[in-house]
Amino acid sequence: MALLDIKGFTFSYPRSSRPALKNINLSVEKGEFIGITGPTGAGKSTLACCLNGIIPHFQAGKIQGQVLLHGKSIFNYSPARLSRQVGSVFQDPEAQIIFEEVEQELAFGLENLGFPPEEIARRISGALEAVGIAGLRHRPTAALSGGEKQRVAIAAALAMLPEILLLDEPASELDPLGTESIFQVLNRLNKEHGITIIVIEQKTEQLAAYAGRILVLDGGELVMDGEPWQVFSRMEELDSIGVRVPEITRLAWMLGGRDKYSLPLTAEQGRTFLERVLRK
Ligand SMILES: Nc1ncnc2c1ncn2[C@@H]1O[C@H](COP(=O)(O)OP(=O)(O)OP(=O)(O)O)[C@@H](O)[C@H]1O
Repeated sequence: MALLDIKGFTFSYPRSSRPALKNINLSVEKGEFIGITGPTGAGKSTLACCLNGIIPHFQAGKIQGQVLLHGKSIFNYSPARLSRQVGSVFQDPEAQIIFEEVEQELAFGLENLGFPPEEIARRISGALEAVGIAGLRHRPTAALSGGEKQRVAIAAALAMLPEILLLDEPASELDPLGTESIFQVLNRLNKEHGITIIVIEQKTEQLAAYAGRILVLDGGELVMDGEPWQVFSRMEELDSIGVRVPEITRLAWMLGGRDKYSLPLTAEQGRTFLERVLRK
């Protein structure tokens, strides 16, 4: 059984004449690293809200089809139960952090769920270490950089030991170095801790480098679903819907790179590709 199964799912916001998501069919296996991209208004955040229970628990609308987690409708999970299975991280780290100290920020959700103090302390240590910020445990949150705040937000979600980490443009407020470091954290959580990652991102360089599978939404429909090289080799379609193709991939395509083995997705792969082309 798939970890997540979305079957014929259509969602319309109240008073909206057209659905924000149309007939989405999608299976997610445990341990996948999935990137979701698409132009503005494509339905990416709406899909995220369907996976973490914001829809329908906090946002009403017209729903058809099903979202199943371990074969059970996500709408039958309580918000508290769901928050333990699907950890969410949003765009703006400022809006997610409410406490004065990093440790308090991580403790809050765990205290609410009634965990004993030793378990809370253990989980906080584990989560901070996993995202590489053990040294920030007693820092005031106001003194952190944007990238550090976003790592705190990821650690807070992680402290609940979720199976799925769902991130909605976690790097949109970050500079290139901050963006790269967040994706390295996600990569480690996926590879070393087996956490299923679903990340919405417009910065396709990072998706190309780290995701194992990319979904493209357009106008509420799932229009592409494949490995990064498969998706990014559909360059003309991506251009027409307004999804950026990584520059190195575009250049290599123009020079004849066409398949899984020849189409580079990262700068390093690009260097190898160009060396080979120049040698010829
Ligand atoms: N609360 C809401 N009420 C009514 N319509 C909404 C609401 N939120 C989003 N929409 C509409 O649903 C559609 C999908 O929006 P959504 O925010 O999911 O897209 P997105 O792909 O995440 O866009 P962006 O990249 O700009 O965040 C859009 O047409 C949007 O205007």
